[in-house]
Formats: sequence, C-alpha cells, structure tokens
Amino acid sequence: MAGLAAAENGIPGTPDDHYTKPRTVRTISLHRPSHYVNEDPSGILFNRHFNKGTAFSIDEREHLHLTGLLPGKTESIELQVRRCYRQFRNFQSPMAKYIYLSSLRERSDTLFYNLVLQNLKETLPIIYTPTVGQACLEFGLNYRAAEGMYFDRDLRGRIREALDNWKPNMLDEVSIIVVTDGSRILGLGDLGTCGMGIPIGKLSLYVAAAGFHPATTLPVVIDTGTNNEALLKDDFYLGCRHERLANEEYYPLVDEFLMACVNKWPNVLIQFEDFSNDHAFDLLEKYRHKILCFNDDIQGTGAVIAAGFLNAMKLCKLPIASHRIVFLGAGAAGIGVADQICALLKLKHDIPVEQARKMFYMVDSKGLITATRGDNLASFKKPYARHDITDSVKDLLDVVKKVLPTGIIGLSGQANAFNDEIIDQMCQITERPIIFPLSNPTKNSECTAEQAFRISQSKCIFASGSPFPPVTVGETVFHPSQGNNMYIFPGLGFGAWLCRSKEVSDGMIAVAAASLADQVSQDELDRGQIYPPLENIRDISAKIATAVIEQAFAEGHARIQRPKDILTTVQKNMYQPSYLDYQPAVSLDGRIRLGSADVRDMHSPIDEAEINTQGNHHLGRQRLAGGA
Ligand SMILES: NC(=O)C1=CN([C@@H]2O[C@H](COP(=O)(O)OP(=O)(O)OC[C@H]3O[C@@H](n4cnc5c(N)ncnc54)[C@H](OP(=O)(O)O)[C@@H]3O)[C@@H](O)[C@H]2O)C=CC1
Ligand SMILES: CC(=O)C(=O)O
Ligand SMILES: [Mg+2]
Repeated sequence: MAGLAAAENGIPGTPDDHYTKPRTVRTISLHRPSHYVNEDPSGILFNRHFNKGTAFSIDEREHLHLTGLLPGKTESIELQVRRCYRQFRNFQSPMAKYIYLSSLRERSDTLFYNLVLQNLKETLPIIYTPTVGQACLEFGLNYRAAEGMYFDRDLRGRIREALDNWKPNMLDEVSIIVVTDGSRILGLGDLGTCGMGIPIGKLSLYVAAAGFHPATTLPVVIDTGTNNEALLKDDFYLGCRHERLANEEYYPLVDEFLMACVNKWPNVLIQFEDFSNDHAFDLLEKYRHKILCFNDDIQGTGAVIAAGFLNAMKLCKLPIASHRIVFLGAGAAGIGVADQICALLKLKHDIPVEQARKMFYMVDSKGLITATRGDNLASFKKPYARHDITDSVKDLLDVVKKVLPTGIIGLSGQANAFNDEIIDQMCQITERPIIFPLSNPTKNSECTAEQAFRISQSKCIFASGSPFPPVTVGETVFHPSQGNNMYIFPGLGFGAWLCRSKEVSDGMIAVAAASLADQVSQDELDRGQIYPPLENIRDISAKIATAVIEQAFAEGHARIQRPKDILTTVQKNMYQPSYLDYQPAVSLDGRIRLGSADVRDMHSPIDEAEINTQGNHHLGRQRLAGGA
C-alpha cells in the first residue's frame, strides 16, 4: 500500500514531469491500482484490464485489499488458461462457446487473449466468422452487458458530448474505432444494431493479431434504423424502430460522428465495416484523405485477395495476361478486390491498371456487367463494364461458358452459386482453376471446399472467406486456405496508427498486400497454400505493419520520427497479454521505465504522447495526465 502510494506520488515522474522528461513514462498501471485501493478496493476484480483473479499473489491481495475475496491458492496464468480451455471445450455449440468467450473477455482480457492466441484455430471461428454471424443474428436475444457505443439521430448535436462518456477504464484514450451502420453484415444483409457483433469481433482481432491495447479499442454502431422487417417486429431488437434514414439525415449523422471522434481523439484510426455499398464508397471517398480511416470490406478485402490471387497465379503457371477472372458480386468487396489486384499487378509487375482491368468480368444480380446493358450502372461498377461483349448474359454458367475464365471469385453472399456444374466447367477450361468462394459466413459461401477439391480432383486453387475443415481426396489431405481480410486489417491498421499516418493511402494498402503475398514460402505454395499459416498472425501483422510504415514515410504521411529499426519498434509496441505486476513501487519502477524512446510524435498535441516502446500494458498517456 505504502509502496503503491509512493509510486503514485512521484517516481518515476508525475504528469508534469512527463512533459519535461519524455523518456520516463507513467502508465495506467501506476494509477489504477491505487485508485482501487483508495476508492473501491474490490473493484479491480471486476475490471477486465486489471483483473488477475486467482493469479493475484498474496502480497498483491494485501496491497490491493483483496484478502479474503479469493480462494487461498495463487495460480499461474498457465493454469488459469488451461482451466478456461477446458471450460471452452465443454460447451457444445459454437454459440455457447461464443457466449463463454465474451464473458471471459468481460472478466479478464489478459486471460481471454492468452486463450485466443494459444488456440487460434479453435477460437477464431468462434469470435469471428462464421459464429460471429450467428451472434449478430441473435444479438438482441443474447444481449448481456453494455459494450461499445451507439449513436442515433436523437443524439444529433450531442455526439461529441456523448463520447466523453466513454471511460470504461477511466482512461480517456482510444486508438482504434471499428464502426458499422449494420446495413450489410457479412452476407446476412441488414441487421441494424445487431451488427455490433462485427466491430466487437474485428477489434478482438486487432488486439490478438496486431497488438492494439484492448483498453483503447472502441466498437461503434451508428444506428441509422433498419429495413429488416423481422427485426422491427422483434421484441428483443435493441435498435431504433424506424426504417433506414434517408441520405439527408444519414450523412449528417455519420459526419458528426466522425468529426466528434477526431476532435476527441486526434490520433484515432477509424475502420468502416459492413456499410452497404450505397454509402460505403461515398464515405470512403469523402474521408480517405481527410482522416486516418479505411474501409475494410473494400480495401482490406481487396489487399488480402490480391495477395492470394498473386500467389494463385504462380501456381497456375499461366502468363499473367492470359488470365480471365469472373467475379460473382460487384459490390464493395468485389470492386475492392478487382481494384487491389490491379494495384498489386502494377506494383509487382508494372502492368498498367487499364490493361489489368481487362482481365475481369463482373457479374452482379442482373448478370454480366457490360457497357451496353442499359441500366443505370453505379459509378463504382463503370470502370469494369465490358465494352467487348454486347449480348446480355445473366446466368453464371452461361458467363463461364462464354468467357472461359481461369478463375472465379465469389463476393455475392449467394450460397451454392458455384454449383457442381460450374466447377466442372472450370476444370474443362483450365488445368488449375482458381476458385475463391469468399462470401461469409459459411452458410453463404458460394461453394464448399469439399465440393471444389472433389470435383476438380484436387487441381483447384482454393480460398474461402470462412474456414473449411481439411478435405481428403484419395490419400491426400488438403488444408483449404482462408481468404479473409483478417490477414491484412490488423497489420495495416496498426502500422498506420503507430506511425501516426495522416491517412491510409493506396500505396500503403498495396505494400500491405505485397508483404502478405511475399510471406508465403515456396514450400507452402507447393502444398497449394496461398496464405501464410494463421498461427503466425502476429509475425505476419508485424511485417505488414512494417511495410506500411516504410511506405507512410516514403509518401510523407508518417508523423513520428523515423525509428532506426521499424520492425523492432512495431514488435515492441505490440500488446502482450500478460498480467501487470502490482508490487510496490520499486518493482514497478523497474518494469515500466522506457528503454529507448525511438518512436516519438513530432507535433503537438501528440508530441507529448509516448508511443510505448515496451508494448505490453502501457498506453499513450497524454489524456491520463489531463493534457491536451
Ligand atoms: N472474405 C472476406 O474477407 C470478405 C468477404 N465478404 C463477403 O462478400 C459478400 C459481399 O459483400 P459486399 O461486396 O460488401 O456486399 P455488396 O452488397 O456490396 O455486394 C454484393 C454483390 O453481390 C451481387 N449479388 C447479389 N445477389 C446476386 C445474385 N443472385 N447473383 C449475382 N450477384 C448477386 C450484388 O449485385 P447488385 O450490385 O446488382 O446488387 C452486388 O454486386 C458478403 O457475403 C461478405 O461476407 C466481404 C468482405 C470481406
Ligand atoms: C470478412 C468481412 O469483413 C465480411 O465478410 O464482411
Ligand atoms: Mg466486413
């Protein structure tokens, strides 16, 4: 107790001191335990960022006034994780597992992220696609605890004020926001406020895969209504009960939200997620050069699939110019992917964008997109309208027969659209067809991995949006690749945020894609893998973040001093889920001192902030100090 008080009172560095001696850093770990000691002794047991549960040592229990509140045995985190894993395994259904993991995250993010990172293969399909889709569908029914923030038209004019309520940790700092309006959740359509599961899930990946600190993440739903009749009639639906706002009300609400966020947290990265394409492209265009933001469905997906496609082309062994690719789905993701493939071919092979575009044949709900189709084409589709085909082709099989593609990419949300006949047709056209059914969740996938490998006699080069189990054909077991934006957005976002980039530029996205593509070894390629193993996601993200930061410097967007070794700096700044040590000041002092402040912001007000170079539990702290 005395030790904690001493730490609180001055060593090493009071808030004032911080500004004059920027290389000493104070962290929340010094502030918060004493807060609990002084004001709410047992509160630390209920704070997800600080709770250690049975891992509190006897000394800590004394210091923190927890004596008697826990069973006598002090446990290691390893044992705690083993128990959690057993509990996790005991739940039978994916939804029960999802609810269990959500409650674990509410109890202790350290335990949650240890469990997730040690068991990625089992936990990712629960916290992310496909189970997160079901969690969204059941969001109202399963709602348990407040998480994230909601903004609706009744808050117009007061959003900035409402943001001040976001102090889940008494820490007034947010580094990353994932925001949706719930209008296109995975391939499940308009789920209104139930879409909150997606920002929560994506942010869990930002922490697990890239190392954002969980206490600085904020999931948001802008509740602009829903046109989902079933939800509007559902007693448990938690959103506003009105149809979706017309643009006159919609845009001012979203604009106010974005401006309020940037005003409150000038360094924040904002990721747009699952906005329907009538707003997604416009919002991105309006804000991409003004604030640090990107749209994951358009740009993140684009980069991931471009990387996988580049590797798939290596396996096909066809000249690049001979590829013809049919897209089923010409929405946010379809167009985003086509754009990023063009960008990557330019970067890696110097192929002009206009030439690369000619590879693509886009099919939407009305059929093949041609310049003469006669409908009012959305502006984002126009660059891909075919000028060389004038007849109307509606059916996908007919498109395949006409175009004779070397690959088909599904981003339509239409389950089973790649039926046996279509896959068979692809196999007659080319030796190794590229088959990417990328729609999520699993039940919306355009085909299954089993179908694709069976019908193509394992010749296809396959990637799906949601994970499929291994497929055995004859004696051989194939491990289907997962082409999901989760490979890119954590590293892209972390790199952009860490170097305090002014924007997420096209160049930064292209190098992120190139970095991902380059991380697949020849051995993995030979086994048909077009993405690196997901188990290495932290290393993958660190390398992507490094490439992104290099590019941000090259383009003049970065606003920190250039670190000597960018990869090391990235790695040092990644949150590691380990417990804080709540010992008296002497040991705290040793643990928190900043080794070398090689990442420093160069302008006010950020220039007062430490970007921590020890990673782990330390947060940017200018707000803590009551600063700017
Ligand atoms: N693997 C991954 O990482 C990602 C996967 N996705 C998945 O991609 C899917 C689409 O997402 P997104 O692009 O944002 O959605 P959009 O609504 O923007 O686009 C959907 C597209 O599919 C077309 N479409 C709908 N029904 C049919 C049909 N019956 N036949 C042919 N085309 C059809 C639409 O046509 P029209 O334009 O005429 O309406 C539209 O072009 C979702 O399932 C989503 O989960 C998305 C992002 C990332
Ligand atoms: C993965 C993703 O972002 C989507 O399906 O929308
Ligand atoms: Mg999405």
